[in-house]
Amino acid sequence: MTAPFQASLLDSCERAGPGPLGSTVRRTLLGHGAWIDLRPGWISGADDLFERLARAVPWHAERRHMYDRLVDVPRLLKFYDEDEPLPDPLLEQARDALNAHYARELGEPFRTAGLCLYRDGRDSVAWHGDRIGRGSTEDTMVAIISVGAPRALLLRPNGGGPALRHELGHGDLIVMGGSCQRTWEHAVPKSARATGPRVSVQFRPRGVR
Ligand SMILES: O=C(O)CCC(=O)C(=O)O
Ligand SMILES: [Fe+2]
Repeated sequence: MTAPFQASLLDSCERAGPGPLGSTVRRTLLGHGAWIDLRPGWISGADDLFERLARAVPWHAERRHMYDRLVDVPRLLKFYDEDEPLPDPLLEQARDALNAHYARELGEPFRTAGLCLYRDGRDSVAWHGDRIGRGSTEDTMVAIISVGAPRALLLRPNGGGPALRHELGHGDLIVMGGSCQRTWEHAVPKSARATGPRVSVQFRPRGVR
């Protein structure tokens, strides 16, 4: 029996949706005022959620200017602004649960959801901080749910240094907080190994990208 099949069997015994947060969340201080919270396996029914999102979200490819060329963004995208309904009720539940847990510390709600589909190991996101909006000047939070096959999310201090690596998939939650978007960078590197598809859902406050 393969590991993903076992995971979905286990999943189907529990009610689909976000589990508790509270004391199940593990915080790591990164230095420079940045921190991450990790909550492995937060979403029950994550494999089913992956299938629904992969099928139902109107994914699109983007091209961006790089120096003097237009290049393909190596992943598919869909951004849900604050007034757009999310593509699955489970994502609404997850956002509500994140808001209940983080609102006091964050001082405002998570409002938008950016979705990325990494089709295989060739899809990736380069080193960056989410620095549009308050991410460049103020502390904020970006909460990411990962479903589907795990991919490595790397974090390193701005400008380089040893990277921290977390393999995220199958319903894991990571929250980047404090100064993380302006004093650290994150990336999902390409993988040479055979890798199944992964969807990430990034919840952000208004104006942060
Ligand atoms: O896929 C991820 O977990 C990270 C995506 C990301 O960093 C972004 O879209 O800003
Ligand atoms: Fe990002």
